[in-house]
Amino acid sequence: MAHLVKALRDNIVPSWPILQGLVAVSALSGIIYLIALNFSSRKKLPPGPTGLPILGNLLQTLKARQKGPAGFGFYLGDLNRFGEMATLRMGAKNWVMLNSDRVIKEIIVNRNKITNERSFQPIASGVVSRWKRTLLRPVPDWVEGRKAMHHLLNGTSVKTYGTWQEQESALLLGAYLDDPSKWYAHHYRYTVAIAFRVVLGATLDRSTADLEDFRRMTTEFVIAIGGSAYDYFPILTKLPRWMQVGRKFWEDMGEWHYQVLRKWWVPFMESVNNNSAPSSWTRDFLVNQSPPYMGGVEDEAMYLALSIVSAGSDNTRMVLNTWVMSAIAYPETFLRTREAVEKVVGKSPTRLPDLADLKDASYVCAVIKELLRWRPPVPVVPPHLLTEDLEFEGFYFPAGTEMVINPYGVGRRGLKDGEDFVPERWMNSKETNILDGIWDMGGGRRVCVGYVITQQELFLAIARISLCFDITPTGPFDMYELRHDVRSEPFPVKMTVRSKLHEDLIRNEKKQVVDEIGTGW
Ligand code: HEM
Repeated sequence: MAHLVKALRDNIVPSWPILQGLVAVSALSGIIYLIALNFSSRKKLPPGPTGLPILGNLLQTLKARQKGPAGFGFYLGDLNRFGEMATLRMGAKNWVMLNSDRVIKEIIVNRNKITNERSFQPIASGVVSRWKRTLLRPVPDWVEGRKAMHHLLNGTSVKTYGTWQEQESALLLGAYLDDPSKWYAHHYRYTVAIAFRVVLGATLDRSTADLEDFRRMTTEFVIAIGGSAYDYFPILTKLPRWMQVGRKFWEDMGEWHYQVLRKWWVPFMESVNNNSAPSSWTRDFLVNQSPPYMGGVEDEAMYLALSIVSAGSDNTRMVLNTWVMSAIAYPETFLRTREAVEKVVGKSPTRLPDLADLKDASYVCAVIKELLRWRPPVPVVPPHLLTEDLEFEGFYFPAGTEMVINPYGVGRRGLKDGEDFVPERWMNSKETNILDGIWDMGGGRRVCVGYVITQQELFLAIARISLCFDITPTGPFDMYELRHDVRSEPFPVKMTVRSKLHEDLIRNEKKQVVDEIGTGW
């Protein structure tokens, strides 16, 4: 098994969980009664694709998931043919895929009291996350952390973070200048540096190897969500341990994640204990508050703080890489983005765009929304579990049904040109509202806490890079092959600074930042 875990770490192998699921599921006939359960409820649920006995649509969905934006995106978008809602029978669970803005508002937002619970996932939430990752926690364990996060990411503090984001984006441009071939790695350092500073108050001082481990941990966690047969048939976890085929794989993963988190957390706690840690939400609120967060259990604070860093860095990094793909696939759109920025800062710029320009350069905001629509970084929002029976528009959803926001479905609904990258479709005076018409960041009480930060950091990176650099492909590429899980360059791109003027501007800005914060990257 160890070599399989290593194989996964070295070169993420998404098919392994499926194989493991097949073995476990085919070994167990005792779950037949679940089929009857599903068939009886299915009659009252919205229609959906035909599935297999026992497994329902599980295999076809997981197979599609392996295929990335081309396969999974198409599969999820195609669910629109069943209407605004489509049912997928995922083993013992029923997923109702929400394919339109309207039904998401009705079910997830307007009925949030009964749709904010999480599905029981003994592997992704339990074994891999020790029941402590906020994203998947059941409501009783989740509420305290959610309240705490509001202190971190409320309106006033987000303004402070804007200054840090401007500083880090100047360092990002500097890294583009110094080592353009590592553009994708710079994206990740940029997004982690921001989340790290927001959460732990310090500038990022981690090695490339540490960053790589952290990124892999996040990627593995994302794969674990909905990646294990046990999460679709939780009853299997009641079997004797020796019968739980493949469980060790997830246990090893959970243990490794814990070790990665400790490696990031221990130096922070040492700095708290020797009074050298700068003021931060984690130091002042999670660790030193009275009464202490979660009774002072250190792992609670560690998982909450570093879950925010993990959630806050990986999705935004993926969006930045997707933007680079859009720049080479749609060069004329890239140039329009640059024009929108130059309208604000001038063609011979004397300054970089900053957050005060967000409204004036609102085309960049439309680009961000289109990126989220075109290639949702979270193709399936973790299911929101219904806690009471619900009758809605002629359908009957029993408690326990899982309501799933389908960003691909919403983003392609009713569009003939849904596969094209067209930011103009968002220029409707609401383009600066990142949540309007976009459901990538979920909704209701579980909505992503980091959406303002997300918009700000994407705005700064996109506006500044498009102003200062040309982006050209250096080989063949496929606009569906984003390869978010690889360590090397995901697709062949050359970044070239546009002129000496742009280079001087960047060097100047970078120097100012380094003088201000005493460090750079
Ligand atoms: C493109 C960027 C991002 C995407 C697509 C994204 C997506 C999501 C989604 C889908 C959820 C679950 C929502 C639901 O269940 O309805 C979520 C939750 C969360 N996000 Fe984000 N996110 C992004 C950026 C960020 C950033 C920048 C941060 C923090 C700095 C962040 C922190 C979190 C946290 C902590 C949660 C869990 C909230 C909770 O447990 O209540 N995310 N995000």
